[in-house]
Amino acid sequence: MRGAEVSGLEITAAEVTYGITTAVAGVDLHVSAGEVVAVLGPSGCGKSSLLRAVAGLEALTAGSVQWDGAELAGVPVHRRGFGLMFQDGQLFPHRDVAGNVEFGLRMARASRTRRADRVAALLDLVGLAGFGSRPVASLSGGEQQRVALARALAPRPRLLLLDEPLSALDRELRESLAAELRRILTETHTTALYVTHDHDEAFAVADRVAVMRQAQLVQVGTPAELWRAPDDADVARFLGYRVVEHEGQTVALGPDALTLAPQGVAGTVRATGFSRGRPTARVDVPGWGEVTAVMTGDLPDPGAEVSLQIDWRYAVVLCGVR
Ligand SMILES: Nc1ncnc2c1ncn2[C@@H]1O[C@H](COP(=O)(O)OP(=O)(O)OP(=O)(O)O)[C@@H](O)[C@H]1O
Repeated sequence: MRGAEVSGLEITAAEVTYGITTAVAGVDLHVSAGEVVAVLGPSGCGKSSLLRAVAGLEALTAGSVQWDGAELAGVPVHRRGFGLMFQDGQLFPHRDVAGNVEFGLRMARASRTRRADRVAALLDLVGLAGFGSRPVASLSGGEQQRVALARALAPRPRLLLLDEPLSALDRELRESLAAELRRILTETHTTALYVTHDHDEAFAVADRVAVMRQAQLVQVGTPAELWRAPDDADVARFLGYRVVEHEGQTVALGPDALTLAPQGVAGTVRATGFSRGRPTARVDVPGWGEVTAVMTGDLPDPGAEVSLQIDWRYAVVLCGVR
């Protein structure tokens, strides 16, 4: 589908430059109505610049951004009908929680009761029922981001743009809030573009993930597709694989791919410990460096010579290796 029939967001050959820096180059991406797409990439790869260009905060130097087939060049930020949410929720400190959420409502002419009902429904949606009269300064970081989300959703934006919305929170909170964000976006049928450098977060939130590297999108797919077949070693590493050479092939090892076995790749145990609740051993394998193996039986002693086996359910042979 191309041109006027395309619904949702269509980014075509987008380019953003700052002086001699090319932050975004030749990016094509479609986000269908109701879909959540994450742009995942390391710091400095250009993902914020892409998001800001979609928002209208940054001008494209080439290419186009369209919504439902209509070109957005020249349409100012506040006329695009898009919502924005950033790492720091940028709440108004002098307003209480309800006042912050109400600010997002585009129903100035609605009765006070109707507005209050909508604010209450939004607070309920983000798990903050009853928090309306709390000063925002009294909230935890996670609660503040929930308020920011409620405020961003209040005007029912046709597209929600989220730039690292959970990055300021600790890992545990990030994981639970990421899952909740997905629930909220799905429940409200919100179309969203979500920028993050954290692959777990991208996989938890998005229907599809667009991996970005050095200003370009290098692979786009569902979390399962990306995990099953990363295009190259760089993408694999970025998704959390360990990439090694094994029997003439380049192999991406997932976190659960190595186990101790009577036969296999030889290595020396350096240390043992626990990772995500499972016993593990750090094993030094010549040519690979230190890798982590998941243990089932007794923990070996440091210095022990062991063999490792690859569980191919959790490992991938890479083809287009760079
Ligand atoms: N206003 C600006 N002026 C000049 N260069 C900029 C500007 N904003 C971003 N850049 C540069 O553009 C490139 C992409 O930056 P961008 O912030 O889009 O990346 P990012 O992937 O979002 O990184 P981060 O996660 O660290 O914010 C970087 O090299 C950055 O230094």
